[in-house]
Amino acid sequence: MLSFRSAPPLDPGTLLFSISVLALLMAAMAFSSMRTLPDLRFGLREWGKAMLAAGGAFLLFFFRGHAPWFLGFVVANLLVMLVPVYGLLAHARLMSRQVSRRLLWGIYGFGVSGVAVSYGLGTSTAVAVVTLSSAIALLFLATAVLVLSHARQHRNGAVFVAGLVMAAMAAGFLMRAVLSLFGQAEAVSPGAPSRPQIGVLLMGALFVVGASIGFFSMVHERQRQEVLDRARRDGLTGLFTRMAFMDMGRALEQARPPVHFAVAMIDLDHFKLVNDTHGHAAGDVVLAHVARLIANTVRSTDLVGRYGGEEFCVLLRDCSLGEASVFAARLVEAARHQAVRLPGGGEVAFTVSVGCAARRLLPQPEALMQTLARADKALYDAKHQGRDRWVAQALPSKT
Ligand SMILES: Nc1nc2c(ncn2[C@@H]2O[C@H](COP(=O)(O)OP(=O)(O)OP(=O)(O)O)[C@@H](O)[C@H]2O)c(=O)[nH]1
Repeated sequence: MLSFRSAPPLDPGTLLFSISVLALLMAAMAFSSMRTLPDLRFGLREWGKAMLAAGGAFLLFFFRGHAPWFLGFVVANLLVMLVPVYGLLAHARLMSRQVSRRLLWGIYGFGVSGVAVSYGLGTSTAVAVVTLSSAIALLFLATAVLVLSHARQHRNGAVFVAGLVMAAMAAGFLMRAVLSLFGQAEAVSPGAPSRPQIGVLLMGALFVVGASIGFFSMVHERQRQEVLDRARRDGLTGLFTRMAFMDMGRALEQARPPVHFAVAMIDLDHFKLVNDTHGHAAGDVVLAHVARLIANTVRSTDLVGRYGGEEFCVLLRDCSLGEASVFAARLVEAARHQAVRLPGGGEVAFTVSVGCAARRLLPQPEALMQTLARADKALYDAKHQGRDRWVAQALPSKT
């Protein structure tokens, strides 16, 4: 039979040393992962710093009593307080949230103020434990809220566990601050094998491993999304590639019950002339500008793609031919009144031609390719009628 009462006691020194090694390994993992996709770090650097600080702090706790008190107390606690600061920064960066650095470092300052007072005045460490623990609890709580909301949004089990670990850490440190107010909290030390002390150290180990696994899992998920998204986007304009546009369009085409949409084909007029007069690089600037103009003219639910060199396609959801015509007219008008500023100085005026068509649902829902072909025919008509205009299929030409 297993008996926890007669089991050998856990040794705080070994735990401190092990947590330190684990944290340093997690830091190494974070820093080395940064090198895989350098422009998609998503807070890995900050998480690496948090783990480095945790590793350093636990190592100094391990040497308490065998190294100067300044190292084991002041430096160790300055490092401990960095852990939740960089932890929160890492999660905020990963989730693209803004955190006030001034507020964060203000909380850091409050946390370590008790350490300075205890060390400077040579008083008991209780005041240090109160300020440190309450500041750490606050930061862990903020991180837990961020992580749990992310876990709920993305239904990720590992992240949910990481959020719970953060929340448990916040609760643990809050309890520690309260206990310390009543003079009941012990300082972390390799020579204090009490149950609360062992509990605190096990929680530390859980934090280092559990929160790191959750964090890495979130980073990998975001990197995967970002890489997938980049593969679907055109490098120059940031719009969907033709293939991605068609894939998403086909998904809509197959929706049941059938959905209504309109498509617009947009082509720059006499674009060859822009390239010939101002150079290919200037032509690229104009293309990127037109892409932005189109993206700003549609609704967020519409799809915009780069169909070919200087040709764009738009899928307007739940849109009639009349509404598509309003969109086309607005775009032609906006282009006519805009000039693109070139990086080397000078401006280029441009116009666009647009052809649009609405999906036919009767006698049976039309395939996307057919609607696009009709919009392309309308674009051809717009070009032949003199450009700088729009044509809606089945409606007379408009200028
Ligand atoms: N700068 C730049 N030019 C491109 C790109 N892709 C295609 N083009 C240019 O777009 C021009 C298209 O020329 P054409 O098909 O003759 O069409 P156009 O001059 O716009 O004339 P219309 O469409 O008939 O009004 C060519 O000069 C291509 O080199 C690109 O990515 N960057």
